[in-house]
Amino acid sequence: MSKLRVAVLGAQGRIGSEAVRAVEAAEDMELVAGLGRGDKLETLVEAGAQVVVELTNPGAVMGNLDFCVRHGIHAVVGTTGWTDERLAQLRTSLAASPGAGVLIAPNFSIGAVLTMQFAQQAARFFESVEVVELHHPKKADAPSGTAARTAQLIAKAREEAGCAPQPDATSTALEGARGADVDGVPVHSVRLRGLLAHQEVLFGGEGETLTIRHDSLHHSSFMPGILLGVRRVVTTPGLTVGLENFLDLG
Ligand SMILES: NC(=O)C1=CN([C@@H]2O[C@H](COP(=O)(O)OP(=O)(O)OC[C@H]3O[C@@H](n4cnc5c(N)ncnc54)[C@H](OP(=O)(O)O)[C@@H]3O)[C@@H](O)[C@H]2O)C=CC1
Ligand SMILES: O=C(O)C1=N[C@H](C(=O)O)C[C@H](O)C1
Repeated sequence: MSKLRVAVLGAQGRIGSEAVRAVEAAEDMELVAGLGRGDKLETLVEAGAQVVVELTNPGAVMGNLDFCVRHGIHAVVGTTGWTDERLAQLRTSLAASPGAGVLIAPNFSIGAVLTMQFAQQAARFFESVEVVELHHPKKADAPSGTAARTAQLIAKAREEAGCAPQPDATSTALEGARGADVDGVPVHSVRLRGLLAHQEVLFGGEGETLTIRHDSLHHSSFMPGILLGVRRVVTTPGLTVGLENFLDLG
């Protein structure tokens, strides 16, 4: 069987360099290009890349994906910074290139994906919920893509269940003290030397609390998800948001 021809964008970055090693070690894949800032995207076409793993930054990702989709190259995207407007723009370019598939995964680690699933399940049973994400201090964006997605999923589940707004008597606060408001869910961001990527979802009800915590201790936690995404995106045209769609969770 022929190997999947894979390229990595952001190949010298923290997660990109780990992804390069993971693709090189995968028996069913061949790394055909590893590009960094300033490298020409045409290299992807010249190298015959079938799938691009996009791990750059929010300022670069849209241009990179536009190029890939226009050239019929599938993409597995870990880069953060997604908004409804950006997703709509991507759907428009995919509509003009119907064979291409794009997976956007706010988090590639199985534990983080399950955290989001469990949080969605728990959401309707508790009056209060807040998200705390904790990351290394070199992270550019806040809140993390994972925390934003978690809060959105919780908010949707609460809305579908007809939950009342959360109780909160705060009448005066320093700016930022109550976190960022993501669809009505407070999200707090910590940046601390020594950490990698961590998240707690705190639920509160009458006389009880539930905390769901996930810790990524090494970038290797993201690699099985990236490789799964590469294998599945080639047969999944259009836009898929969330690795859970490829995990057969039932
Ligand atoms: N979904 C997930 O599971 C995960 C997602 N991420 C996300 O991945 C992204 C990258 O994170 P991280 O590796 O920590 O960041 P880094 O800054 O370490 O890596 C990003 C790399 O991309 C390069 N780059 C910048 N612009 C371009 C471009 N136009 N084309 C090609 N390469 C470019 C950067 O080069 P230079 O240094 O010169 O700017 C850098 O080497 C972030 O958005 C992060 O949130 C991270 C971990 C897991
Ligand atoms: O920048 C990171 O490191 C990470 N980014 C992603 C995010 O913003 O959610 C995924 C993970 O948290 C690591």
